[in-house]
Amino acid sequence: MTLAQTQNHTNSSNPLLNLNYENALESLGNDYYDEVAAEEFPQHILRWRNDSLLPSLGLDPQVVKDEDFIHAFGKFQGRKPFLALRYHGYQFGEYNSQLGDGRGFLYGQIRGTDNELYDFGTKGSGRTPYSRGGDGMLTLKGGVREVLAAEALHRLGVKTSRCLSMIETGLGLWRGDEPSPTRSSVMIRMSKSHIRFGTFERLNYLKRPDLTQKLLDHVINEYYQNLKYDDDKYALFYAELVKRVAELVAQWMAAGFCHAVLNTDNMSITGESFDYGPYAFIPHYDLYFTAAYFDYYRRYCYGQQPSICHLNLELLQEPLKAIINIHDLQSGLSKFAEYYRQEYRSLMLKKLGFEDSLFPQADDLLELTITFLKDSQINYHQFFADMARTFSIKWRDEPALVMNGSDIIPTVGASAVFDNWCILYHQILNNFDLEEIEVIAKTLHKHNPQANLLRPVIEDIWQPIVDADNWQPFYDLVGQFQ
Ligand SMILES: Nc1ncnc2c1ncn2[C@@H]1O[C@H](COP(=O)(O)OP(=O)(O)OP(=O)(O)O)[C@@H](O)[C@H]1O
Ligand SMILES: [Mg+2]
Repeated sequence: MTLAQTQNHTNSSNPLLNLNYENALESLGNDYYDEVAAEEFPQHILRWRNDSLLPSLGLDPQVVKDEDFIHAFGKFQGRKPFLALRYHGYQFGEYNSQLGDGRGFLYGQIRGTDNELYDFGTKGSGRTPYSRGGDGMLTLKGGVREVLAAEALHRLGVKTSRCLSMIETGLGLWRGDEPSPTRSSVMIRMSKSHIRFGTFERLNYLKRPDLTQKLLDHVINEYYQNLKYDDDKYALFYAELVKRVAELVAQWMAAGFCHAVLNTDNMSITGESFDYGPYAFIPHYDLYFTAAYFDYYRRYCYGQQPSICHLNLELLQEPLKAIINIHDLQSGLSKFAEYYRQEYRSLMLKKLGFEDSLFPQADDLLELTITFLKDSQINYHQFFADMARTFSIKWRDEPALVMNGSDIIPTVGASAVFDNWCILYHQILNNFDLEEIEVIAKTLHKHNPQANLLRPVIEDIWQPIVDADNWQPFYDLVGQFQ
């Protein structure tokens, strides 16, 4: 594109700017945010546009040009106000009252074709009153990692925010955990809401039950719409949030995902997963696997995620107590473990091929699978991917044929547990008819993608970007999750 074309590009012809933006959060008043300006970047190279999301906004990907993304989501022309949202949070157990959007803002809110309200939020768009010592920026690798995590988790059935675009912005950033200077990016994240547990914690800290009430009403009206006319809506809201969060953690656990920074400012009030910083997928089943190098005490390790989310829900009771009866809050939280157990069981059985988990040996199979994964330390993702890839009706003939053709089973060696697992799986299959076996094959493929996002896989797509600005491996990998 020439410079003249750039200047001629008018906002009115940009479908991304012509969306019907709503001001739901802005209309709550300026106790909840600060109006901020976006950084002016030296360069704008569109590296990622998530065309799969556009139809859900009522947009045809064919009519949205790359320049439209750049003007709206890189140059930030044609829209305002931009709102840096205020929040606090418990970070690694310590209350922090100095938080808020330090490198992002709420760009706008859009009603999707499903009639739900969605946020467009930025990450890496410059300094705000909450940046503290930070530069307000996002590294290019950080952007690449967040795009990948969101798409992979979405593919794995996790309720997650998605990235709508990522634009390289031409700055050199200094970071302790990347060779520096390192390249920069700005991302647009589409999510159910950027209201966090910490948004409520701040209002409690300020002793403003009136603002808590107003925000809670807004949350229920927009994100718990089925409850808004119920006399008991506040108690029911918390009970529903507990359910959503318990199910979300179960989704992470089944996906083999370790979020790494489960501070209360990274917990969405809608129960959706977001903020993919130092996350990692587990290489093998290990409850102590810890993703963030700075998590010295393994506070947010893989196996701690359910109890940490339970704790975060308990901490949220403090601000909610201003509105909701403590007995209702306690009763809501008491169901967490059961919701978690049910969802985890159901998701793992789906990974094992069974949409319907009512068959008699289901719990034995689940238990034996976990024992095998733990004892063998086999690649967690590859195991399920190989199940899907090698599945055959012949597995009904004899146990020795189960997982025949898998690349990784021979490398872990024969074991009594694996032999027992094959025998059990073979027996179970013999209780299903041909039609049901076809459903099992489909279920295995649906829940177990062939690609995974282990750290070496991410490094393998990052290196060509560093060495030769070659983005093809990145696009190929994201494509496998879409
Ligand atoms: N480079 C930075 N400059 C300024 N503030 C930052 C920077 N990195 C993080 N912060 C702020 O530090 C806090 C904790 O960061 P955290 O990594 O959890 O969130 P984030 O990744 O920046 O954003 P989000 O939670 O919206 O995904 C947030 O308030 C964030 O805005
Ligand atoms: Mg965060």
